Amino acid sequence: MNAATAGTPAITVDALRRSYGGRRGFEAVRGIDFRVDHGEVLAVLGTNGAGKTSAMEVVEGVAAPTSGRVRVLGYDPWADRAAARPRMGIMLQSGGFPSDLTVVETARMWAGTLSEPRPVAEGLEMVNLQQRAGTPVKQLSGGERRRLDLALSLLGNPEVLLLDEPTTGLDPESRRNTWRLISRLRAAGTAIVLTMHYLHEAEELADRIAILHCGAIVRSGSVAEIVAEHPSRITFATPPVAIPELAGSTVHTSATTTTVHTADLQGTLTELLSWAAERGIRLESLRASTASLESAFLAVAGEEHAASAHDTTHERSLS
Ligand SMILES: Nc1ncnc2c1ncn2[C@@H]1O[C@H](COP(=O)(O)OP(=O)(O)OP(=O)(O)O)[C@@H](O)[C@H]1O
Repeated sequence: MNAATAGTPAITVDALRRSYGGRRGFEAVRGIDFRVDHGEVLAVLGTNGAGKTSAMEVVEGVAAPTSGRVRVLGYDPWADRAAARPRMGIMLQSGGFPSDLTVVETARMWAGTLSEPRPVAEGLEMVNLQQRAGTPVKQLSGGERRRLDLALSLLGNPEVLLLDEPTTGLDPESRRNTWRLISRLRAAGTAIVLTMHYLHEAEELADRIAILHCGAIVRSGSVAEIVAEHPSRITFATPPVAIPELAGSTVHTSATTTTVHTADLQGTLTELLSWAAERGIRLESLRASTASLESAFLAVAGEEHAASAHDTTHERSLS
């Protein structure tokens, strides 16, 4: 961070829209807003085709927005690419560098395009590839290539780091090393945006999460904030008698399973179990679970699905 950037957000995205095939074409990004501060990690999650890549390409400066405003370190990454790009590190899903070169040759070639690169050896060490420096890139495993991609994105000492699925294909140890590296970079003030599919990883790494669905951000905030918006769940095999009203809960009953959603798991469970005990009813296959990022994500991803399933389940709002 330098004096000019201190106190300003590293990335701001306001009302970003992106369409393919002109304004009347397909709108992949439908008016999204987010900001990332220095020393902060934002994870962008989404279903396949949600618009993550389409949005990130605008932040990277490789595509123009159809409308809206994006600033990276105060610059328009598309119009002021020459100013913004040297201070950004970008790791795409596939690096696409010539594979006849060795690891160290590739890193040197990349460093040669940068104005103030960190030493190549240091970059390779950051991702534990120093032992593979003399190996031709084409002989690297998929995970090693991924780590080389990451090393290249770090060679320019970026203030803003954009990583597209950085741990895909990595073994558990390399994955943990990458997590530690991301944490160190964050602590050093780097603003980091991760796009990813692994929810567990997003929970581990990100300060904030944005869930993208059909081109819009449908949930955002810390994991705790996102989870708090989602109810806990109780399920059991549907008993032969009607379920009573449970305060503040929603009950879905199918022929086989009853599902109760509630914001007060303990209160609702107590009420339900007292009701069952008084009548001598045994609730078979009883399960209670608090909301998690995964259930919040699945709820978003499954909303359309759930809407169409309403025909086959009986829903009662019992608040
Ligand atoms: N060049 C293109 N022309 C037309 N439509 C496109 C183009 N690129 C992407 N799309 C469409 O835009 C939507 C968003 O795609 P995008 O690649 O941004 O999603 P994503 O969230 O990155 O998906 P994934 O997780 O599968 O990588 C999809 O419906 C996709 O088919």
